[in-house]
Amino acid sequence: MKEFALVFQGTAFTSRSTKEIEILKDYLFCINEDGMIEKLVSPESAEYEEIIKQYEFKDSFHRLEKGQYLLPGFVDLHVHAPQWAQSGTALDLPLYDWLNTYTFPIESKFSDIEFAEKVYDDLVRTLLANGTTTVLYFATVHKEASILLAEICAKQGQRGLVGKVVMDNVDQCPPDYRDKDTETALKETEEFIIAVKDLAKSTKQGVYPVVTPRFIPSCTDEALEGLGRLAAKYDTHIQSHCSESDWEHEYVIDRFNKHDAFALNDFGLLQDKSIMAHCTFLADDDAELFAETGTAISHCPISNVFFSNGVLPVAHLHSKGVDIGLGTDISGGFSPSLFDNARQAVISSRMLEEGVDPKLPKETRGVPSSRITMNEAFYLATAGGGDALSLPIGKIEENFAWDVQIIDTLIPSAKLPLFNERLDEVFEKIMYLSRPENIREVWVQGNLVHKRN
Ligand SMILES: O=c1[nH]c(=O)c2nc[nH]c2[nH]1
Ligand SMILES: [Zn+2]
Repeated sequence: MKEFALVFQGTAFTSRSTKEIEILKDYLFCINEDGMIEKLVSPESAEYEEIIKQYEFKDSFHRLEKGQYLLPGFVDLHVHAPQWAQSGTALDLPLYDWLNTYTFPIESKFSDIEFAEKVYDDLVRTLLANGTTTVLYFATVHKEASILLAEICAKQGQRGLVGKVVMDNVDQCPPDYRDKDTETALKETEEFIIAVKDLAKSTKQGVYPVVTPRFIPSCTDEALEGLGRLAAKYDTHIQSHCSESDWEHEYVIDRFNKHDAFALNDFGLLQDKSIMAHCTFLADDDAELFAETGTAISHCPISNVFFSNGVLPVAHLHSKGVDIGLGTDISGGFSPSLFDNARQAVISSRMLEEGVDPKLPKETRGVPSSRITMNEAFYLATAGGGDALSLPIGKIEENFAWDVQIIDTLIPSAKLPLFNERLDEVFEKIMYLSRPENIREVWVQGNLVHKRN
C-alpha cells in the first residue's frame, strides 16, 4: 500500500452544500506528501482496520482524543493587516471620517518596516490561533512592507493572499498616505506581483499576490485600468471594496453615473478570481453581473454594523448565484475570529428578516426569507471562501488541502456544555460556543502551524 505522510482518525464536520453539513464519523483521513487529502476512509471500508494496523505506532498517525473534532480551517476573505494595530478602537465615526481620522494615519506608519514586522507577525499568529488558515489581506501602499507581510505568512505557514494597496487619487487620499503618482503605483504593483510569485516557490501552502485598488474613490481611472491589465497579465486575484456604504455608493454614482459593479467591470476588475468586500448596496443587476463574471463577495457582518448602513442579504444573493465568503474586516470589524463573524452573520440575518423597529406594523418591519442558519454561516467561513478564491480549500474532502482545526470541547478552561447530544448538535454548539482556547491544533497543507497545550 502507498505510504501516506499523515493519517488522522476522528470525526469531522464539513459543508456538503450551502445549507447542509456532512458528518464524517470516526473516519480515517489520509494525507499525501503535498499536504493534500488523498483518501477518506469510512469505518465500514474493508481497508479501515488494515490502515490503522499499518500506521497506529508511527509518528504520522494522529488519533483525536475524546471530545475532539475536526473542522476545515477558516478562510478569511477580508483583513486590513495594518489595521490590527487599531483593532477594538476607533469605531465611533462613519466610513469617510473613520478613514481620514484614524485609518489613513495608522496605515501611513507602515513605511516603518520594523513597526510593520511587529504588527504583521502578531496578526498572522493571532489569526492562525483563531483557526484561520487562509487570509485575503490588504496591506498598505508601501511595497516593502507589503512584501514583508507575504514573507511572514510564508514563514508562519499561513496561506496568505496579499495586496499592495493602490491609492493614487489626490482628491481623495491624504498627501502623506498615497502612491507617489499613477505610474509609480502601477510599476510598484507589478514589482510586488513578481516578488510574491517568486516567494511562493519556496512555500508548500502558497502565497499569492493580489491586485488591490483600495476602492473606486481612492483610485484614478488610469490606475483602475492599469490594474485590470496587470491582473490579466499575471492571472492574479483582485480585491477591492464595492457598494459598501451610502457615502461610497453615492460617490461612484456621481463620478460614473453607474454602480460600483459596472464601473469595476468596465476596468476589467470583475472576474472569476475577484473578491469584493461588503457589497451591501448591490442592486439585482449588479448581483447578476457578479454571478456572470464569477465575482465573489466577502461578507463582513461585524464591520457592516459599524460602517455599511445596512445588512447584506446573504440568502437573496445566494439565490441569485453569487459566491459569498466571510471576512473579519479587521479593523472595521473588531474581532479576529471567524467564529464571532459566523455568529454575527446569523444574528444580522435574523434582524434583517424580523426588522428592528417594533413600533412599525409587523408586515412592514423586515425582509422576508432573509435568515440564514449556522450551517450556512459555517459554509461562508469555509467552503464559500474556498470557492470565492478558486482554491481547493475549505472542505474536508479528497483532493482538498489538509487545512484543519482540531476543536477540543473538553478542555477545563473552556469546556462546552455537552451532555450526550447528537453529532449535528455538537457541531452547532462548537459553532456558537467555541472560544480560541478550544482550538487545540491548526494545520495548513499538512503542516502543524499552531498548537495550544
Ligand atoms: O471597511 C472598510 N475599511 C477600509 O479600510 C476601507 N477602505 C475603503 N473602504 C473601506 N472599508
Ligand atoms: Zn475593508
